[in-house]
Amino acid sequence: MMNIYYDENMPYVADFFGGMGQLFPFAGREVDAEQISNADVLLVRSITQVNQQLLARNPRIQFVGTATIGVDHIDQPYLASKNIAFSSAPGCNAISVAEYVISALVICGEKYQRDISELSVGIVGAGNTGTRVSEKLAALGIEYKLCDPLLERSGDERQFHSLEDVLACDVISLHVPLTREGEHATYHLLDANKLSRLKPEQWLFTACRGEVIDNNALLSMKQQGHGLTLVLDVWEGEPNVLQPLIEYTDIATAHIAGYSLEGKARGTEMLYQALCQHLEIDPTITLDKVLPAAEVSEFELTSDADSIMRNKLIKMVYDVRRDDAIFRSQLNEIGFDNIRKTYPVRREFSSLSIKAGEYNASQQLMDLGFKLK
Ligand SMILES: NC(=O)c1ccc[n+]([C@@H]2O[C@H](COP(=O)([O-])OP(=O)(O)OC[C@H]3O[C@@H](n4cnc5c(N)ncnc54)[C@H](O)[C@@H]3O)[C@@H](O)[C@H]2O)c1
Ligand SMILES: O=C(O)[C@H](O)[C@H](O)COP(=O)(O)O
Repeated sequence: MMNIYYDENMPYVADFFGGMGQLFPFAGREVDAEQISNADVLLVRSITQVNQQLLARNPRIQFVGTATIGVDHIDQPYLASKNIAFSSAPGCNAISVAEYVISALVICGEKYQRDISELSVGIVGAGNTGTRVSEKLAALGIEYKLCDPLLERSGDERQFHSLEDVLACDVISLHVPLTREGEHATYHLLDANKLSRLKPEQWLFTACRGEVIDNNALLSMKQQGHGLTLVLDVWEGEPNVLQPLIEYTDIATAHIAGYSLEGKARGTEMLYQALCQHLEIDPTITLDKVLPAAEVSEFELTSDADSIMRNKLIKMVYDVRRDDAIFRSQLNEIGFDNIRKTYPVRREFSSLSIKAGEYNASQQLMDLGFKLK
């Protein structure tokens, strides 16, 4: 029987992996080489550094999986050198990240009384999350520009723009991985110099990795009175946040943009499928058998769905102000990791079916991800 060690914050592990071996949960930030020395399979989240040091005492490990999109916590060359199979969960929580961005856009639009359909959005990084954001922006009729030199070079046929052009949009949304080497390294992509070129009326959103923005440079710019609107889900040096920066943000959250229940559960499901493939067995469990119905799963229109109704529906499923309030009130009480650990259930737009009857539900709602009944 295999020993499967998994991060305690990974949902539905018993449902997916229960039949494949003995299950042992661990705390992602505290786990050490001794604790996992007899693991055959190791399933982690982004807070566990998987490297030679962690695996040093384990002679039998054959599979490492991370239920995340980001892989900057994994020493992949080391795993390859030891012939240890590896899988991440590309795209698992991309819809969740996109819905975070859309909710934040609606909230900032209401706060500053801006018609969001008149804004331009610059998306830096046009992979899974950036693409999902662009699809939802297109549904809202919002103009967007993509910057992704790597995809552009690889022959992706979408229209791409320079970083400079994209950073000049009304709203900037960052969706790059954290990389520290190479021509397109993203560590401090927004450094003091690039930040200083932003205009006070721009909005800057980030839900990728904290280190992509130089947080100290951002803080000193805000302390000097720069008006930039800030939506920060990720922070340099998590779980230690540069606390003075929080008061300058419009929305601040604890790295939960990808934390819809569907997003987290998809991560577990993708690792289950990858392990099945590694073991050459057929997967038998699917997400639809595991996910519960949403608390509110149906909404009946009693008038045509206009933009006011659309915004109400977006906020009904996910209002990012809830997570902002939790962050501001709980950070010093329970800490960054515990906010994430105790994250309340959040569902994706697709969990809500709109019953339109004689009214016009509009294609826009469907394109945003809601279901039409
Ligand atoms: N906050 C959260 O909860 C959350 C959730 C999911 C992902 N993430 C983070 O977001 C990152 C992006 O996720 P994804 O699913 O879109 O990843 P992805 O790999 O699908 O896409 C990232 C894209 O960024 C591009 N890129 C790399 N360097 C670039 C640069 N210098 N300039 C412009 N583009 C560049 C790549 O070519 C790629 O297309 C992940 O690596 C992860 O770190 C955070
Ligand atoms: O990379 C990702 O997929 C996201 O950042 C994800 O939300 C990380 O979540 P964690 O593993 O830290 O719980």
